[in-house]
Amino acid sequence: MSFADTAPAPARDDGVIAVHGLTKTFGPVRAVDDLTFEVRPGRVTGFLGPNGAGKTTTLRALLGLVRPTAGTATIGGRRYTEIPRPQRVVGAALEAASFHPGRTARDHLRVYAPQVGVDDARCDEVLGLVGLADVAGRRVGGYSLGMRQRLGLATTLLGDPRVLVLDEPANGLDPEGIRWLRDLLRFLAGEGRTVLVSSHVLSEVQQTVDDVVIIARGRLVHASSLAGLAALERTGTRLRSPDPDGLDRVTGRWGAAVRRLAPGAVEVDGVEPAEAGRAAFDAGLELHELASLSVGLEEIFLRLTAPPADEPAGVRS
Ligand SMILES: Nc1ncnc2c1ncn2[C@@H]1O[C@H](COP(=O)(O)OP(=O)(O)OP(=O)(O)O)[C@@H](O)[C@H]1O
Repeated sequence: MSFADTAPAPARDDGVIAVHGLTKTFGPVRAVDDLTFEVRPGRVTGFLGPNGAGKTTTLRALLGLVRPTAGTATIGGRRYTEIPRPQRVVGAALEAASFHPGRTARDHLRVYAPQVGVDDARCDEVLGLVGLADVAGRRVGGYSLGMRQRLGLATTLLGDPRVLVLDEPANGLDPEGIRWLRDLLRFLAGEGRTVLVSSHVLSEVQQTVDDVVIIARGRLVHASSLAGLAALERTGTRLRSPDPDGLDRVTGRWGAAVRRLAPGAVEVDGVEPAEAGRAAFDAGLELHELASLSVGLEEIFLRLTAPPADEPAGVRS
């Protein structure tokens, strides 16, 4: 037997989140079903799925808050509960944090600081990082939702963690707040941190994420770079004409991109309806149908996560 066979698995400190065969049932409900994926450092990863897909349950399992029925969820090769001083490794915000309304933002952080093992100077540092330095002395009770989200993030950043796990952080933010969040998350990933952000709306995180992990009904339906998901996008047009020969002449220019459905009916890949309509118009061709077959990113997301045709939306066991 070689040394490699007998050596214990090295404790990795690479900030990789690894979910392997994760399953969690609540009575008859399979909230997470044999889920496997990895999240890499230095990138922002969107953890996406419709309401009830199992995102929060997965994140709770990752943070040691629920016990998996089967499988593992680890950070740097270790379960959360096995990580010494986990707040120095993982910053997590699972639901909208509640703050004592009478406390200032600075005091809120100073209450947490000893638990995390950082000093007051670090509190001011993270308040600056999230843009709250000027209002750090104001009572949180008077904060807007966006300011509370920033304070929530400041709390997760307190221990300078190399892994960030944020559940729906864009919830309740206005467009300016979303832009701010995007810049901050990209900055943090740029420093080499692992950033996992859940959302049930692709468009909310589309401009933020490098990678996507998409789940539905507790199962993985897609994992790739954002570019990999975008590669599934397509444009196309269906044309129908009472003049099949004329239609063939007009669409012949698009060669192999043309699929003939029937005499006088074709679909053309990679050509927008405007271009196809213009070509028909220029040729004096009568059209009875000019329909878009284009599928955008949001539509792809909806198709990937749609319930099977025989299952009404929202019903699952
Ligand atoms: N503690 C629990 N007891 C019973 N069922 C639960 C529990 N937690 C989650 N579930 C169920 O598990 C499924 C997945 O829920 P989960 O909250 O993980 O989904 P989600 O993707 O985070 O949804 P949302 O975007 O709405 O937060 C749902 O059907 C939910 O009702």
